[in-house]
Amino acid sequence: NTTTRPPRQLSLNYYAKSCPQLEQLVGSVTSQQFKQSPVSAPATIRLLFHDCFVGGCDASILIASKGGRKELAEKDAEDNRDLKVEGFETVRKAKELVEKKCPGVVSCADILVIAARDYVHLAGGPYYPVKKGRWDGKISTASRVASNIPRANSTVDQLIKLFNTKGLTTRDLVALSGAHTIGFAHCKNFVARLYSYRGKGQPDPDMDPKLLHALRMYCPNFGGNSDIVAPFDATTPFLFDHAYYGNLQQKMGLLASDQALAFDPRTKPIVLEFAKDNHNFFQAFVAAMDKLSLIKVVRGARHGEKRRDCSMHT
Ligand code: HEM
Ligand SMILES: [Ca+2]
Ligand SMILES: [Ca+2]
Repeated sequence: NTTTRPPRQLSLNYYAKSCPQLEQLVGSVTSQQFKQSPVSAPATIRLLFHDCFVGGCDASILIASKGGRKELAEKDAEDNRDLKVEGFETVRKAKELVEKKCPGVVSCADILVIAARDYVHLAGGPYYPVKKGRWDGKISTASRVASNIPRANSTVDQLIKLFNTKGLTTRDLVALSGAHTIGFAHCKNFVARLYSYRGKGQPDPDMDPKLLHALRMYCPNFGGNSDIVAPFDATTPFLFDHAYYGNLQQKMGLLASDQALAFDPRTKPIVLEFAKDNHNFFQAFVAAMDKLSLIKVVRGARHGEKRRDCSMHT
């Protein structure tokens, strides 16, 4: 539980002496990747979320499973299977470049935080400074994942509780869920809403009929292609804006966990506020991302490592 402990100190100028060009180096990779494959943006933002929620922001998500080992690494846990390769590739390429200029000093965890920030901005969202000085974690096990990552059918109550255990408020929860203003989800994550919500043989009444109709064409009830995805934000799927919240008010949320935010009395007023005011959303998102990227950070060689290859412990 991180709520009882203040975040250990990081700083904006941590690499001022050891790697002053760090953010330009990462920036050259993210802008290039964003041009080549814009899906790198949602992929990397989600990757940061899944890293920070499991054991803190320590790049534990990047470790590859080892052949011959019984226990799989985090990235191979069921809840991480759909993390897109573009996120991992972004960090790998950025790290490769950074190692050429400043060998052995920059953590993979810091690179992931910087890259996610770059992509928020490249996709049209706010730009914000990020604190640095994280070390990479020494533990990555699949068994730690399930209890720390929210589900598409989590209730608002469960979401609030989980986010609270990470030191994040209800406002942070609603703001961070706004990351679903870009990116895509596989049918399996919402198909129950289309055909038999809560096993009752009827679609979810909290879904707009037009959206329901469109999504049913993508996602058949049985035997569909499991690779099919639908955009979270049907209006501006590639733009980082507050349209997500307006959609929720019109029953156009994709996951049950998204849509529920528009109905629960604790989250509804915040959804309303962000739907009305893009500026407030951006401000709250930046504040929440700052908190997210400080969850349980590791510092020092006793508890952490600096990996050269982000997918392997040193
Ligand atoms: C609040 C609870 C949350 C739930 C239940 C949730 C669940 C999901 C699910 C099921 C997917 C679809 C994965 C797939 O089918 O490929 C997804 C995608 C995504 N999530 Fe979340 N998420 C939550 C919060 C967050 C947060 C806090 C962030 C980041 C700050 C985030 C960022 C993303 C992004 C950007 C995608 C799109 C990924 C892509 O297109 O590659 N999510 N999420
Ligand atoms: Ca982690
Ligand atoms: Ca959008």
